[in-house]
Amino acid sequence: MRASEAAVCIVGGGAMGGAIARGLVASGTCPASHVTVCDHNDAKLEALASDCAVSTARDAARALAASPDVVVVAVKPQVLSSLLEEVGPAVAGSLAVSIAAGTPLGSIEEQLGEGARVVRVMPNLPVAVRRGASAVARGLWATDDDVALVCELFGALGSVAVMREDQLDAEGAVIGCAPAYFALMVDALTRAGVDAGLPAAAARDLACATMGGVSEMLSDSGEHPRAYMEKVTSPGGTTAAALRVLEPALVEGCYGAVDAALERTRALSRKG
Ligand SMILES: NC(=O)C1=CN([C@@H]2O[C@H](COP(=O)(O)OP(=O)(O)OC[C@H]3O[C@@H](n4cnc5c(N)ncnc54)[C@H](O)[C@@H]3O)[C@@H](O)[C@H]2O)C=CC1
Ligand SMILES: O=C(O)[C@@H]1CCC=N1
Repeated sequence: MRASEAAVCIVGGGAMGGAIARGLVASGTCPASHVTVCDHNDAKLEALASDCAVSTARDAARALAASPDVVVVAVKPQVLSSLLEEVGPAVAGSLAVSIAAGTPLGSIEEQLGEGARVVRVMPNLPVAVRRGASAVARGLWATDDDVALVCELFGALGSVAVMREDQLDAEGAVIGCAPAYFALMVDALTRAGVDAGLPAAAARDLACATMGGVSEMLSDSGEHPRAYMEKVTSPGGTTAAALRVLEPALVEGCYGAVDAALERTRALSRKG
């Protein structure tokens, strides 16, 4: 089945579920009439209906009674199990796509029952503007066609890579969380800029523009980041002085951040 033909139900219309719905419709991958978003929160549903004309429902059980081809489960990991307890039988006939951090395929399959087709995806927030990055891991009973469909859906929202489930957890700790890491960098640079005498709005806008430009140059050229850094770093210049201070703190910070995110992923997984 092609993504354009699939009836997609997204359970949870929050930050990620909403971003996926908006991205799928804006990219023309799914007609709005094929997408339903369920959430208890009326304000989120109203915003989604007005932004991208998807159907909305307060009651997931009712929306799932229509037997959608794909159910994207986009609720917090802490409520996934109770949601599946409630609507599991209705999901079991569809291709279930879980984006929950740390909830293993095995525990979802166990709840849905033998033969349930489940795929785990770890996307990130820029799927909302179709410049996201998603890792995909296949469940025991998911077919090649299921994985191809999920790759088409999330490929319309940015880059996609298929990997093993244990790699997906690492990808989540690095790439799933990275939009927050990068936003923190913009915020930190803005604050340092203000401290150095720049207007806050200008510092923020210029930092954002630069982040976008660096991303485009690195992606287009495939150049190693360190080779790129050399082009900015004159011998005895200002960047060299800055990097001497920033590099050790940032490198240690990144290792520590990813370790902490992985530890939390494991804790969520044990709770599931
Ligand atoms: N926020 C992010 O950047 C990323 C989040 N994720 C995963 O996505 C999932 C959702 O996270 P967020 O969107 O950040 O959370 P969120 O809190 O923004 O959205 C979750 C939504 O689910 C709704 N909900 C809860 N129970 C429900 C039910 N029984 N029926 C219908 N709707 C229900 C809530 O009202 C809420 O709007 C999590 O499992 C998280 O691990 C994965 C990658 C990135
Ligand atoms: O913080 C979280 O739990 C989610 C998972 C990956 C990014 N955000």
